[in-house]
Amino acid sequence: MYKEPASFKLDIESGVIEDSKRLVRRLSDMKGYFVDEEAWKELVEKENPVVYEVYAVEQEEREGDLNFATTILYPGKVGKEFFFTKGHFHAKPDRAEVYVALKGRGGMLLQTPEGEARWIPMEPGTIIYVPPYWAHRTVNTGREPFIFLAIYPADAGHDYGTIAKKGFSKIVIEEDGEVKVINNPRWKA
Ligand SMILES: O=C(CO)[C@@H](O)[C@H](O)[C@H](O)COP(=O)(O)O
Ligand SMILES: [Fe+2]
Repeated sequence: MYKEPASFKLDIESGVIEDSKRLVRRLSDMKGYFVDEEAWKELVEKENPVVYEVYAVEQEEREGDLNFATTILYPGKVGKEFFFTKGHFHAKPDRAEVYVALKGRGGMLLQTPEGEARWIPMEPGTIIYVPPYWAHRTVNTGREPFIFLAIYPADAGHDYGTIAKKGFSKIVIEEDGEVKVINNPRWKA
């Protein structure tokens, strides 16, 4: 009736959690996500890099229980746009989440269902509270892997559909050697 308490080993340098479930997202898995589709196609054909890896420890989808996962988001760009995670609402949209940045540099785009966006920079030690109802995507704005831990309700689930179709209302680019958060030219409210 009681679950057995458990501990896990996180390698802070690599972001890998031992005995977890590994998921790999390559650039080819992200068709339609980046603004510059020509640059996306070229890079997919050239090297199809791994954009991010996730190491997750997940329970059955039950209210009250918790999952956690590290993400290793690699440095890179498609055109001017920095590499990012797909981004999602939770399938149960009122489920919140906590992110803890461990290594590298980046940030989080958050967005309401109405398309109002926020950008929060992240560096090692940054803790982000993702409130209920906000979609979230992380972006690597640095030159080394950006690694963070996320803790989320076991019954949160993922709803990728809306973001896959519409994206975020803001994008994060490098221009004149600077990180800029600008309006997404393809955004339709
Ligand atoms: O927010 C969560 C879980 O709710 C993170 O563990 C992400 O799942 C991970 O950073 C990959 O990003 P996505 O591909 O899921 O957007
Ligand atoms: Fe999430």
